[in-house]
Amino acid sequence: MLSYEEARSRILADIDVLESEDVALEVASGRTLARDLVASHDQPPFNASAMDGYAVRWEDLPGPFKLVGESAAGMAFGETVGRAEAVRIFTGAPLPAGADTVLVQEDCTADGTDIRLTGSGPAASGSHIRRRGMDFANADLLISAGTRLTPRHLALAAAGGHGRLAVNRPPRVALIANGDELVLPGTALSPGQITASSSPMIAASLRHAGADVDDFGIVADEATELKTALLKASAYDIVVTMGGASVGDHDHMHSAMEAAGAERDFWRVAIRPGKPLIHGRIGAATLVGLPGNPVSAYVCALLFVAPLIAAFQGQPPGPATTTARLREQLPANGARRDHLRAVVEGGWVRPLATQDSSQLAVFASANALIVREAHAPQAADGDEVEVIPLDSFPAAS
Ligand SMILES: Nc1nc2c(c(=O)[nH]1)N[C@H]1C(S)=C(S)[C@@H](COP(=O)(O)OP(=O)(O)OC[C@H]3O[C@@H](n4cnc5c(N)ncnc54)[C@H](O)[C@@H]3O)O[C@H]1N2
Ligand code: MOO
Repeated sequence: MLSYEEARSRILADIDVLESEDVALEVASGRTLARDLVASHDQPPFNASAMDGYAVRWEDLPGPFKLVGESAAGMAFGETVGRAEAVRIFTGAPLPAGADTVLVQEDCTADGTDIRLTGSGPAASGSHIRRRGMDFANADLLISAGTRLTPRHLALAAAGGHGRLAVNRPPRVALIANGDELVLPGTALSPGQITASSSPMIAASLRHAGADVDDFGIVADEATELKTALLKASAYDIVVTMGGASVGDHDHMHSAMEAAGAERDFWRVAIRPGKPLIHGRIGAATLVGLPGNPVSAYVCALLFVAPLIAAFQGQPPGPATTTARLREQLPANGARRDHLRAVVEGGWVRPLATQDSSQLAVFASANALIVREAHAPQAADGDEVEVIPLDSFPAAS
């Protein structure tokens, strides 16, 4: 059976970053910048007041001053401030010519046009002024290509003069749930039926990871239906199936994949949960067959599909890991890399008592996976272990 590392490197081999597209800032959060972004002007674009108060010449301090006009944000004072003159100024307003210092209004007393400094006054020439270009200068590199954009990057790009950004196209994922026993969430169950609970979880997870997901819904365990769905899905960048990955008599996934012309690269990885994982190609698409058990499907999506989506975007693959200290001892591990549902709190991690890969209540109460490498020796209470925080899906943000 393939090791975790070998499976990952085979899934991530030869993945090219997708072509770029231009999008409006409003929809660019979470996307990956395709090209370096440079500023198209200085920021701030002019010397501006950082406070509400009075613009004066430092050399005229301590005053008194004569009020000669006003500079408000968006409406500058058009003349030059002369000897012992003051201009009423507001936060963000352009500093008038001649002035070099702002007095904070709480430090001043105004009587008509007579302005007097009654408080402690500015510490130095230039006080309370945001210099032109203080944030960044024209032509400065604002954001490097390959950055996964956060809402803060959007503000920076906007301030730098950009309304649209070149980002890498997200991979399109076709998601197929397979099984005769499955019904859509919200449907009353007939005998023998089970809700396709993995669908909303995997679709949301892959969207968080940056993909554009089309949920094909449930496809019955029937050769022609499955083949037709797979052929339609092969026009996507990634095809993700759920269920039928194992060896049951009613698992038609493997034969349907073959009938649809898929080439299987590997089947089964030495991990727990998620052993029956399938990887291959169908048409130009990367094909990943997730196991049916929901926790197994999630763990495989986290370890293999989210990294694949990251690679299509030019992002580091993840998942991000950290360490925590064990609250209890763990036995030596067998030949499969294990991922134990666990709760991390204050730097300590406690594996949950139940590790069955079908149990969603216990899974939802976990916030981390403890990673146990294949053949890891027994771990003692207090030992440091590798942990994948679950809510870090996607890894690279
Ligand atoms: N003889 C063996 N039996 C099994 C093996 C094995 O190696 N030999 N592997 C076990 C492991 S490990 C897993 S994981 C499961 C995975 O099997 P399949 O991928 O074939 O999944 P199914 O049989 O279709 O379903 C398993 C289980 O999960 C439920 N399911 C399926 N799809 C969904 C969905 N979209 N949402 C929620 N639940 C789903 C399904 O009803 C079954 O209960 O096989 C073991 N067996
Ligand atoms: O690997 Mo299965 O995915 O153990 O439940």
